[in-house]
Amino acid sequence: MAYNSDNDIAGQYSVSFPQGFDYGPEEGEGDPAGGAQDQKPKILVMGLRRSGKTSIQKVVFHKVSPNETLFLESTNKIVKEDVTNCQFFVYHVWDLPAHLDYFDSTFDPELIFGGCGALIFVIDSQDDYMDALSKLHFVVTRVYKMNPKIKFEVFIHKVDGLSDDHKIDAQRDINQRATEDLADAGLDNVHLSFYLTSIYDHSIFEAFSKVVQKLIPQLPTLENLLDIFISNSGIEKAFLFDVVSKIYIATDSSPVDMQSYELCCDMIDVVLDVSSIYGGFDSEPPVYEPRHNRISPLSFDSDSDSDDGEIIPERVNPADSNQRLAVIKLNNGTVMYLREVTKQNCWRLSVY
Ligand SMILES: Nc1nc2c(ncn2[C@@H]2O[C@H](COP(=O)(O)OP(=O)(O)OP(=O)(O)O)[C@@H](O)[C@H]2O)c(=O)[nH]1
Repeated sequence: MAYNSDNDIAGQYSVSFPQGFDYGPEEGEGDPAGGAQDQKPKILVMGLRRSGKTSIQKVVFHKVSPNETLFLESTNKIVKEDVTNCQFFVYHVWDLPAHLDYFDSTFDPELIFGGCGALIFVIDSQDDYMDALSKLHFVVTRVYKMNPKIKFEVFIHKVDGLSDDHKIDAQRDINQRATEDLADAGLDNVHLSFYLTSIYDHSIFEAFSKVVQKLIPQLPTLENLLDIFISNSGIEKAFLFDVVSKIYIATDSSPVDMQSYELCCDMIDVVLDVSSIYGGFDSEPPVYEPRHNRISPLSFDSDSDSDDGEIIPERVNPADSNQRLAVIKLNNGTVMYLREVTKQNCWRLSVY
């Protein structure tokens, strides 16, 4: 699907951030506490220069292809994203450039870190990560004092350049050093979560999904509902997706295997692409082909060459144009069923 950033659902704008300056148009107007009063969860993305912070957001929220990030310019200002794709969960993502000292007196760290739900720290695994570990320690020790409830998420990033053994070694080493440094500072109780990520595969979407899920208070209820759904329908696995970002908001309680998740992401891409050609998903009002006009057969390339199948976008009930769905049948017998559950791009994807 062509994705025009001008029409982007995730609004984006830059903010310069010294204390007393404008902290952003929609937050803090007439309110000295500013964003601290905003109820929407906030995710901060930090890390050293060139670690990949901006690329992650471009790929996840703006459908930029990984290769297009190769020549991204350095970010000089705090960049805020409002992620409003899915009405189940609306949140902010802030890209914090590495060269600014947010604990300096020109900033108000309480405003930046105080009401924040999660802090993602990006470490370039292809580089010497000792400086990154020192910075991580510096940030965690200070932010934890201000906001002990914040979740610390460490993305060991750019792992596409590492062999499988090297990935495991890097993760173990970074985990051990970071945890020991915190223990030495008397912060054994601070929990860091680690993810191996790359913008060149689905790992970045999977990791972002896990971070987002931790901030959704209704997660246990959603999981429960999906459990009930699969146990009553014979479906193997169900995800609740924000189809714009391919972040899954929830899934049933059975373990997620990466292959199913990747297949679901591929299906979303195919359905959005087909919809943008034949109309439906992006157009207002939605116009899906009724079943007898099904677009079929279309070749669907999944992991295996033998998995050609057909895609059937249709209305669930022609009287209700809001309930859109698509079905893809793979030749190995797997059926994938994508169905919209809210008007705003939240879809349930089931594999059976
Ligand atoms: N191999 C590989 N390269 C990546 C990955 N993610 C980002 N990059 C590359 O890393 C370089 C820096 O990416 P940026 O997103 O600009 O990094 P940044 O942390 O925002 O950099 P600053 O704005 O300077 O702080 C770019 O050339 C990206 O293409 C990844 O997963 N794998």
